[in-house]
Amino acid sequence: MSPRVVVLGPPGAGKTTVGQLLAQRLGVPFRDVDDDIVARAGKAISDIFTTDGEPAFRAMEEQAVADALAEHTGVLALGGGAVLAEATRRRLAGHTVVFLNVGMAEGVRRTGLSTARPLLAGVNPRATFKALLDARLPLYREVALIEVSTDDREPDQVVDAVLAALAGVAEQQPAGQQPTGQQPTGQQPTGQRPTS
Ligand SMILES: Nc1ncnc2c1ncn2[C@@H]1O[C@H](COP(=O)(O)OP(=O)(O)O)[C@@H](O)[C@H]1O
Ligand SMILES: O=C(O)C1=C[C@@H](OP(=O)(O)O)[C@@H](O)[C@H](O)C1
Ligand SMILES: [Mg+2]
Repeated sequence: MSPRVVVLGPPGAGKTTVGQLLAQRLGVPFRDVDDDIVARAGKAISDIFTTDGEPAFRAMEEQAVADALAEHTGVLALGGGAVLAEATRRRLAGHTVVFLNVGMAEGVRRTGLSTARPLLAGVNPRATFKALLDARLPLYREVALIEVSTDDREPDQVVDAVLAALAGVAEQQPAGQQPTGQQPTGQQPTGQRPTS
């Protein structure tokens, strides 16, 4: 079994928000790996970072992503840093991966009021966000089938853009390799595809 769609991208891109809406529109369950980690650890992500450290969080995250990829058949949202693990990027090959992108200004605006993201809690969130984008954009693009910009779209409009982009990819693929089906798609990464 395989998730229908895996959603990834930087913090504030709307993975959790849009992932839920996308699941509703597709009529499938939604799962967020961050929630799995919190449930397993029995504490908030910010507490995991503080008491156990980022490497321990990343190890939990890699295992939680592997389990969710094996178990979940609906829409699966990953945390923004999940792609840092090479093993996770390998596991994502063949899945229908949607990269929700957000620029620095809008990403900082969307995450600014929350204390839930320990990586962005420092003195200069703009610089931190910029460094995070520089390091991760190539990784998101390496594993994604489609890339959708969220900066100037409401969550519902992002869902529309995702569904349109997936339909466009499906048209280009032979029957049996549909990107919103349950089978791996064998797709090319977004680096070779137009963005929406
Ligand atoms: N397209 C959007 N336009 C405006 N606000 C958004 C959009 N997507 C998400 N948000 C808001 O940004 C914040 C972070 O969204 P969230 O779904 O938690 O992002 P992620 O899971 O990617 O970190 C939330 O307050 C959410 O309501
Ligand atoms: O970007 C990151 O490294 C992180 C993003 C968070 O998830 P969201 O991307 O859903 O905010 C969460 O997994 C953790 O705080 C680490
Ligand atoms: Mg999230």
